Amino acid sequence: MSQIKTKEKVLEVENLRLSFYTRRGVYKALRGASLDLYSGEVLGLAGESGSGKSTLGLAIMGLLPRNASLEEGFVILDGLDLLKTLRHDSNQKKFNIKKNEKKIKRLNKELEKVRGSKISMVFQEPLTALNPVLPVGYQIAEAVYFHDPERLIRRALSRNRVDQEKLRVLLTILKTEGEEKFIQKIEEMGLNGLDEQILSIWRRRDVHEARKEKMILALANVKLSKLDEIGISFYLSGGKSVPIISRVGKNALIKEGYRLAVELLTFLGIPHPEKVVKLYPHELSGGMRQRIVIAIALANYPKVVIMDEPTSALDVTIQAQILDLIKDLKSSFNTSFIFISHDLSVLAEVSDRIGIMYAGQIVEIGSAREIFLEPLHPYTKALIEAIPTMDKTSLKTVPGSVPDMRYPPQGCSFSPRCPFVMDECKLRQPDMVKVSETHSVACFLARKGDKQ
Ligand SMILES: Nc1ncnc2c1ncn2[C@@H]1O[C@H](COP(=O)(O)OP(=O)(O)OP(=O)(O)O)[C@@H](O)[C@H]1O
Repeated sequence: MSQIKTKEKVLEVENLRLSFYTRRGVYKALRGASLDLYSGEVLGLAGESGSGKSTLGLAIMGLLPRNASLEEGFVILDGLDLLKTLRHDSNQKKFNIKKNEKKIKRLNKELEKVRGSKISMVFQEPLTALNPVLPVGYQIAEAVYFHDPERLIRRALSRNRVDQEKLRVLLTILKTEGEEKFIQKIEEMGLNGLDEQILSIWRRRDVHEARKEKMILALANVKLSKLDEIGISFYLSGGKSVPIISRVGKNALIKEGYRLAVELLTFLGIPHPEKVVKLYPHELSGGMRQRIVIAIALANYPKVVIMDEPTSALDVTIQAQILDLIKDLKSSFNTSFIFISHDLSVLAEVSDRIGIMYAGQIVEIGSAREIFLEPLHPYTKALIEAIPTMDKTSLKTVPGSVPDMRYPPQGCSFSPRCPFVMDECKLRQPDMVKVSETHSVACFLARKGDKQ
């Protein structure tokens, strides 16, 4: 929570309007969805099935099918206008699937280097996200090789250059002066790339300090083979275009990527990571696979990770472990998460803030505390009442059903189901009203500064 206070905005989603064109009609899946995401926070997104949560996540990533048309709005990630290519050209009146397909292809090309490095996504079913014919360690290594081969080179060369004496100096600084001074010293010594390797051991909670020191000192013994050294030096001297040389270079870097994968899996609490990296997806359990997908998503330290129902396919104990892991991750990596779930009780576990989606819009957003203890939108209240608890004798549901998104209701989209509906609600849509510094709601019953 402390990170929210610094309020560095990493992602801005403004008024996204997106429709799917189908033979059966035009589904207006996003109807002006907006949100901000701050560094190091988890923003939960809740809402019934069909409210547009996944579409919003996918639209932020620019992962859209050819029948999806972005009509308005933008997504700014770390200063980059991600969907610029897709924005409607005002001369084009009718949706044209061929032209749209071309735009989406162009967008995919543009975002190739952004996805997986600055922003990544974790889906419900990890098997579909993993390649069945490659060991999982290779898949993590390749994610880093694709986006940041220089990082792998730095790691490998720094270990080649360091000896035990230098490692002892670094260890002393780490122990007596802390991580910041340690990183400064690494830079002074020209050993960049060694910092993450040492810190990944130093931050482990499962081993005793004396053993950690031994492991750190042992880094000096892990040198590159002559062949790998040649491969990397050719790679550095621009031999990438010569196939045989680039192959030797890539092999050396993928080997380094495997070391990084072991570090990541250790951090993610996977036992025997050295063995696991060599396994294929089908050899792992669902919970393990999901951790591998999370490792791939985090491997390049992205600014934002979107998780779409990441625990829904897992049983409750594994689900609890993954939720604990996410809580740990946001403080260890300075990453922000959007966590999508239809299950508010899951969101209560991990979220700093929660946004409630209904019919393609965010209708209420606030701190987790505000959403659960002081909900204002009748829809939010109904969702909270519908959470099953031990003392409830019968299961409550939100009365009525989500609107057909081809014909969303006029005025407030929740008005046909709302117990407090007024004439005004049927005529126009309520604007988002800020009721406190962190809490906003789109309902005519709420007035600006209500809670201040
Ligand atoms: N490729 C598509 N083509 C046509 N309509 C689509 C497509 N994808 C989503 N939709 C429609 O967009 C609306 C929002 O769907 P979306 O999957 O984003 O909702 P959701 O809140 O994530 O639901 P769930 O929890 O079931 O995944 C729905 O009306 C859905 O039918």
